[in-house]
Amino acid sequence: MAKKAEVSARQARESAQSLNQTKSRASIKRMFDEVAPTYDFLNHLLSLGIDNYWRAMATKRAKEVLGTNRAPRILDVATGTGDLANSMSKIEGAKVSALDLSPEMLVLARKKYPQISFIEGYAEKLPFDNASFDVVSAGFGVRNFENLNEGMREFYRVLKPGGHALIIEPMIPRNALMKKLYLVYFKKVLPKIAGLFSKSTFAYDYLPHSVEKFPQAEAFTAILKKSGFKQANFFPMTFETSILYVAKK
Ligand SMILES: C[S@@+](CC[C@H](N)C(=O)[O-])C[C@H]1O[C@@H](n2cnc3c(N)ncnc32)[C@H](O)[C@@H]1O
Repeated sequence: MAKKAEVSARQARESAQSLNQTKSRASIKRMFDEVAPTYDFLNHLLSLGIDNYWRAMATKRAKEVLGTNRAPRILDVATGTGDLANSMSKIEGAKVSALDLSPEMLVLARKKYPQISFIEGYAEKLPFDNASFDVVSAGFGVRNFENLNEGMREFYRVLKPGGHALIIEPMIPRNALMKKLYLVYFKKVLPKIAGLFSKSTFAYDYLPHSVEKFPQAEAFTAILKKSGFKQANFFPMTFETSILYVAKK
């Protein structure tokens, strides 16, 4: 029995690794459709409630870059259940649109935030005209894009000249001790806790793999610059466990 559980855990880890290599859109969609019912609960539990603080920090930065703009247009990509879109919608005069490829995530988002217009679609081909938005945001989403470069070029395309992309991602701390503690939590503890509540233990095996393999800090700002952004900076948060990227068109 124990052996059987070990084998299926190994199989889950192997497929999490292979999904991380292909990031096939259909598999990513299936995975997020599956985690949708427990996504919010687990998000808050596994981040000890800090995830909302990270979204609030991105919103604060959006307010700063918007300056005196009293009717900003904001797009939240990979919106999931809509928490970052909702946070952005509190900016005075803001008109927020939000997009995700998972219909199940969007069902929840529409229920939670009926004031926001949610659209099903994917980041690599945004259904908007050039230069439509003042801010494009994404919370914990870009790491999952099938084609990151195409996604970032789309963010750039739909932004107005002078507009900003604000992107939050998990970060692997650079401090050696913090990194060790974080990886133990991320790889050993988190998938076990998630397994108690979510149908998809697979998703929580994929999570640490996808974060470890994703370009972070300077490596990601280099991708943003290659996509056309003239400035790209990063701001680590909460002992470097999360990172906010700010890029200007
Ligand atoms: C970890 S969730 C983040 C949700 C939300 N932004 C938040 O702050 O909690 C990642 C989301 O990205 C979406 N996603 C992944 N790849 C995508 C793509 N290529 N285009 C649009 N959405 C995508 C998934 O469906 C999922 O809802």
